[in-house]
Amino acid sequence: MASTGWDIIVVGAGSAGAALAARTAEKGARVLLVEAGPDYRSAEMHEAWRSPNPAVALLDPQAAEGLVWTELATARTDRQQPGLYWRGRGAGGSSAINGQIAIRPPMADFEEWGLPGWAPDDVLPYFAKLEDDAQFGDEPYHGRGGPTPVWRMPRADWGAVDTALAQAARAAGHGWTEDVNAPRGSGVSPYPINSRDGRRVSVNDAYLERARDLGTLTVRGDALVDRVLFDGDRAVGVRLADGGELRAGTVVLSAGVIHSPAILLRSGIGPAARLRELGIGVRHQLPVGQGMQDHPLALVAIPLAEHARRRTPHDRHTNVCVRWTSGPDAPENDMMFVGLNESVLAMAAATPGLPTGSYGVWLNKNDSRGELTLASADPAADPVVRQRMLSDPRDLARMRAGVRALVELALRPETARITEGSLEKENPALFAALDSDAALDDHLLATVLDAQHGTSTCRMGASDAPETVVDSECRVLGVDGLRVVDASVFPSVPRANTNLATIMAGELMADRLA
Ligand SMILES: Cc1cc2nc3c(=O)[nH]c(=O)nc-3n(C[C@H](O)[C@H](O)[C@H](O)COP(=O)(O)OP(=O)(O)OC[C@H]3O[C@@H](n4cnc5c(N)ncnc54)[C@H](O)[C@@H]3O)c2cc1C
Repeated sequence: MASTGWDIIVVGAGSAGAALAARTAEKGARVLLVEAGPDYRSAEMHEAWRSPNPAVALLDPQAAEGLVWTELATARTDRQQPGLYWRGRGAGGSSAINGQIAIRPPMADFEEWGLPGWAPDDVLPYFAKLEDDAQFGDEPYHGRGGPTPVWRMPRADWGAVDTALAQAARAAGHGWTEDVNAPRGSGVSPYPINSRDGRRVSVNDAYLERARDLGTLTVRGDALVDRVLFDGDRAVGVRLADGGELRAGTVVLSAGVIHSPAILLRSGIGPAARLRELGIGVRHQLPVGQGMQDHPLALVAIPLAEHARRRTPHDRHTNVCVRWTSGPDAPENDMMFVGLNESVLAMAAATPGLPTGSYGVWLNKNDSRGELTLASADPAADPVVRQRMLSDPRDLARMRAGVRALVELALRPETARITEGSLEKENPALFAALDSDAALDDHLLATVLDAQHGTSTCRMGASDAPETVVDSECRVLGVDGLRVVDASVFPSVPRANTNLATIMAGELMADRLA
């Protein structure tokens, strides 16, 4: 049965979709937010998700039930078998299950995108609008009173790994930056956190909760969108997996890096040959699903001395990062070191409770790109994802140098103070490969992880560029009334964890839509 009466249908209640839906509803548009996972009020969130340590809930099957896409797998490199790729489901999307790290990309990312309406002067007001920054809110490029609280852990409360990483990196010559979210923030910094009183604030809490009483916003959970409905070349609504149809003047896909492209593909928008193989009629040929990026991540495990171990399961997993540049010819801030008081960043491989922390290094800037295709036209089947990380030799070379620099930090006296036992014994395969480029490449290709920062499967760009799926207004090329607004439109992965940039995109596009 067809339902009508909305101006905008937003598909996906995650970081971008919740911000976009709430803000457009505030401006008076009648908005229907359709979410595959459960809808729930802030007060109903399982308490485990409020923990400062995301592993507490992610590894608790009861808390995670329904809120994670459990069948979704990606192959990180062509050498690896597919493994679970974490994505959030339900009100709040991935913001409800993520690590609560609230870091902005440096403005160089937006300069490099070179897109009209996305220059630093365009995006900065929205980064400011989305936040309530406890420390730096009065700076002109920051904000106070916005929906997302941002703060930094006082140094006295850092974990032992945080302190050791900061000291080791400082001793190795990296500068100190109190505010990594300043427009050109670089160096050793406290990792900003989005929580209030130590409790997670997702976009469900920050945006949807207060917009639910407006009368203009309807949230419909447990509604899996199959495809977009068209009248000629104009999008007029969506069809649900159960056959229901919902109609509106504008359709916005905010289903995230994996599922926005999947919906486009099922709607006949994508690489024509592959669509035909699946029996899907081709509406418009576009490079949907091509170009995926994430941050390839390598870890060095650190066996922790008794005094350096976490005190409670809720200890924050990370409080420090080091954004740095790998060399004079490298792109600025192309690298990131992170410290983990407990080895949980690679959530899929997390082993909570072990007396082990880690240092990690990831490539903030990548040349490698992956691809996503449909396994079938069935909306319940997750796509096939090959991330192809480190497939570009330039990435492999920088990762090799990065992991060697990471091991040097781990061998410094500042780290030795928190270490008990042999680093080499804790990381035998890595140490065996360290001295040979070929062996290290093999090791990295076999073991590299992602940082759960997927982007760029529906790339935004110039209308005549071959890689473009949406223009700088987030409109899908070749059709009317259909936009994509989420992390999938980023032309490349930003030089930071991706949540704040994605919320920013929702805020910015709300002003352009309503
Ligand atoms: C485990 C984890 C840890 C992370 N940690 C951090 C961190 O600490 N800091 C940081 O900055 N970033 C982090 N990230 C990344 C960040 O959270 C994401 O980049 C961001 O939330 C993506 O927002 P989005 O709007 O693109 O998609 P999402 O927030 O994933 O939202 C997409 C929504 O669409 C829904 N959906 C999908 N398909 C359909 C369909 N067919 N029909 C209806 N609805 C659908 C999904 O259920 C989901 O709710 C993490 C991510 C994960 C998964």
